[in-house]
Amino acid sequence: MASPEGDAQALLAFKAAADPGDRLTFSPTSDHCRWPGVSCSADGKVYRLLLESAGLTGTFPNGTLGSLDQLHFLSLQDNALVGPLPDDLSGLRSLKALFLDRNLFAGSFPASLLSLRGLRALDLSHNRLSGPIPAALATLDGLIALRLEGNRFVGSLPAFNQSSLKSFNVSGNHLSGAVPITAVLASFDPSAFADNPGLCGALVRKECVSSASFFPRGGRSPAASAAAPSPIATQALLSSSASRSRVSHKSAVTAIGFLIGAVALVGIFTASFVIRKKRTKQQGEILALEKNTMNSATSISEINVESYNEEIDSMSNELEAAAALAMAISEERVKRLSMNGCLVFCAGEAPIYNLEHLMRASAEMLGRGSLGSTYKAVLDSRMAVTVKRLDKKKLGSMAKEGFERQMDTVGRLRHPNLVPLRAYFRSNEERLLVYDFQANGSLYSLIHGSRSTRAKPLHWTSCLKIADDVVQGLAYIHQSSCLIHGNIKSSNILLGSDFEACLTDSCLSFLLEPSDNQNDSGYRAPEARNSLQQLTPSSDIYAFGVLLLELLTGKPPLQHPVLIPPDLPVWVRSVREDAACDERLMMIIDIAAACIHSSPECRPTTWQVLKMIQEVKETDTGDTDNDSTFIS
Ligand SMILES: Nc1ncnc2c1ncn2[C@@H]1O[C@H](COP(=O)(O)OP(=O)(O)OP(=O)(O)O)[C@@H](O)[C@H]1O
Repeated sequence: MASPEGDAQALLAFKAAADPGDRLTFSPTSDHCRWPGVSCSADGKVYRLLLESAGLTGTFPNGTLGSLDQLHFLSLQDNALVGPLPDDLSGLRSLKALFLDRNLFAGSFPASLLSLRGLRALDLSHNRLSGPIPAALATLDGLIALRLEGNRFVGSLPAFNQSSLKSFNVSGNHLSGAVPITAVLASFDPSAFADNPGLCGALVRKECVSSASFFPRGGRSPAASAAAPSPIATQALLSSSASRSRVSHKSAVTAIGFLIGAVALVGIFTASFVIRKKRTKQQGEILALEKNTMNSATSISEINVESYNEEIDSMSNELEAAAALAMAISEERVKRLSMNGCLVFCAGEAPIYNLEHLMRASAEMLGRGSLGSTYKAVLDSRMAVTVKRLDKKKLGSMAKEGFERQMDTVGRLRHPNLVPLRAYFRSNEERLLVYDFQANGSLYSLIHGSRSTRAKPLHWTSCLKIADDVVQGLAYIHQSSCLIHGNIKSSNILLGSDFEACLTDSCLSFLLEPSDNQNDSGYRAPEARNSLQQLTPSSDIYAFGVLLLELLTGKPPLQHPVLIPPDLPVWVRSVREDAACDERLMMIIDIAAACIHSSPECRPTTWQVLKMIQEVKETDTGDTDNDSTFIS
């Protein structure tokens, strides 16, 4: 075992290679345990090394940190380190969490990592790593988080099936072939595999095309078998799913629901819809049913999140710290932050937690957006909140100057169809926004689903209910506060506890540089595509019109054809595949057409849209059975 002096030498060797800019103040004459980012155990051995966003621009070669045998946590996240990763990491035998993401590392996956059987969290995302993802990675039992997205990995995806795995992403690589069908991989959203043009199979909703066919014409090709789970694969999936110790009976039932396939699901959905409909016509229930039945994979992952939280509870402090590290904010930084800023609760609400509680919460990344990363954080009190960590590099000058003033205004917004901003934090190095966590997920996942089961658009009455909710929230923003939402899209509409649609990320566009034109999602009004200064209530209405079409067709905006208004109903009805022409459906299409007018002056105002939607709701076609004929 290396001595404490050996650890100091290792740190100095690392600094010599990684820090040509001399940013790290590691002085050989002082105690290495007091060097910035270094934490030691009582015997002077390095226990934790957190050098995130430290301006490191050199390399991470062999003969540096690999000898730190008591190192539990290593984070070099968000630097500009180049070159290959060292291949002597097997010496890090105590390592639990390794975060090397957002650097410029190249070369292949370091094989020496595969011997670290205690590893719980590995994040190599957003580098330039290439070559295959080693199959042995799938044998690292106990791995909780594996993030490899945004690299150049090639070849096939190993059959990950560790029941411990709760956070997983290989998107944005060059992987190819069928995604193996395992219970664990099936529990992740397809976005975890996205942007790998060569990947195919049921889990990514893309049929595998095989050049060589071993089956006669008309029979099922091996590739087709990969795309649709075979009875054997299904059986295996079910039994392995059932064996996942912490997954409840409820989740097994949900998993079975997922596996019986789209056709059966539609049948079940139709039957249960009709039964339910006899009981009540409550739109919230219809939505709940749509979500629970059609979007079963989301339910699985939600249940996994619950079991993850239970697991986290029962784990050692080390693992809780690893989860906190997933929020990429180190303890040292928490201390620094607490000294430099405080958490401000909005709308005069009493503080019920503080920054330290928030930073120590077990965290799970929900996604990365235009302003930064968003996390679900579960506090010690079991309360779940959503924390948006703003990325300094993406913020414009207003984010620096008018931040508090603007956030106070936004934080005062309270409406049943808005996700409330509960608190915000600002210091020189961090800006955080805290919202209520919405456990029923986003409209994006409701519409586009997590599985091939979401093959058809939502029932149009659900579309109407959602549109009504969204426009009510929007009217409140536009009227009472003279603000604009600025980023209406399906991932920014979340489903509340009664499946009411709630707008989130309201009024945050001021945080971006006015010239930011990165948003090419299809929701941005033509006049605002090159300058955020052109965002107005009318550009919100444009985005709302695009959203209406997304709701009605189930197609993401970038797949909407450019059509003149008379052709819109033809397209919508062709996509919906419902031959019947309900007057109210046509009225909704008309509203969408008016909202997406290229000229802002010709679009209806928010109040007009609100009124039109009410009119649709009040229109009585006299066709009482109509709803069930439109079930999708
Ligand atoms: N309060 C919340 N509760 C539950 N999920 C949320 C909450 N806020 C955001 N999400 C989800 O987290 C994910 C990431 O959100 P984020 O806002 O960072 O990115 P985005 O919505 O994709 O893009 P943008 O930054 O442009 O809004 C999205 O899928 C979003 O639906």
